[in-house]
Amino acid sequence: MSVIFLRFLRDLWYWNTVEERVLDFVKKTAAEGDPASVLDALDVYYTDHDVILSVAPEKRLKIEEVVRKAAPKVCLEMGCYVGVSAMAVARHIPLEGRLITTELYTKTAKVAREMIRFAGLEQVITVVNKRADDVIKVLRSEYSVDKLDLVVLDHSKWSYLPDLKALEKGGFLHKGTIIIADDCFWPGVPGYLEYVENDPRYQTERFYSIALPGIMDTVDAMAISTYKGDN
Ligand SMILES: C[S@@+](CC[C@H](N)C(=O)[O-])C[C@H]1O[C@@H](n2cnc3c(N)ncnc32)[C@H](O)[C@@H]1O
Repeated sequence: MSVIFLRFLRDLWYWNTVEERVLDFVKKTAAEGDPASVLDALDVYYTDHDVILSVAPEKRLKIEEVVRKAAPKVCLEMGCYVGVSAMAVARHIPLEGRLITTELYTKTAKVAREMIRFAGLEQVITVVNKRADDVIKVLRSEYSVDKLDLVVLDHSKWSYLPDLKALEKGGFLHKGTIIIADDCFWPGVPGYLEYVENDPRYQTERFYSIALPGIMDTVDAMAISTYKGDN
């Protein structure tokens, strides 16, 4: 039986989705308006309760470290889910900064918006309920984005490379744009990794951690790349 079918049965049993259960847990255990408390509660859920698709706690802390150092103002994420990486980014970007995050599924986007509102980050994060590539097409016209300082890739694995190339083609990258890509080893994005590690326009480092802590020991890596420009 596939994992998706098992998840469907479990959601039917509980009469809600795992994402809705995560939101309930956060509302019961975290302090409203406090992103750190919300993220801590999500770490507890991740570690002690149920498998969720969010970035694992160790990776979340690495994302926060990168964002604190780089202080990006204009940020785009592909793959919002319940908003863990989005909130990890948003709590460290400068006051005038903003993050647009894309989520394919309407029900999940609704949970993410409520999670982000509860954390008090709704002024910083815009959740767009669309496919990432459709959002890239209208980044300039609908979201007034000219250049991106930070990009987070955490959506469908086969979309990483085409979506990065669409950002290049659209002229959205500048010297110093940081691109963080999750799940590079597991489930894995070999084509993407090969591209950012071999194209001289990118300087890439890997951050290794366990893919699903407490469930399996498989090693995963986030790729953290800096765009160096065309010359
Ligand atoms: C691994 S989860 C993201 C986890 C999230 N970054 C977090 O830390 O909470 C991937 C999410 O990407 C969404 N997704 C998949 N393909 C997408 C696409 N092409 N555009 C936008 N969202 C997509 C899925 O619905 C799912 O919610």
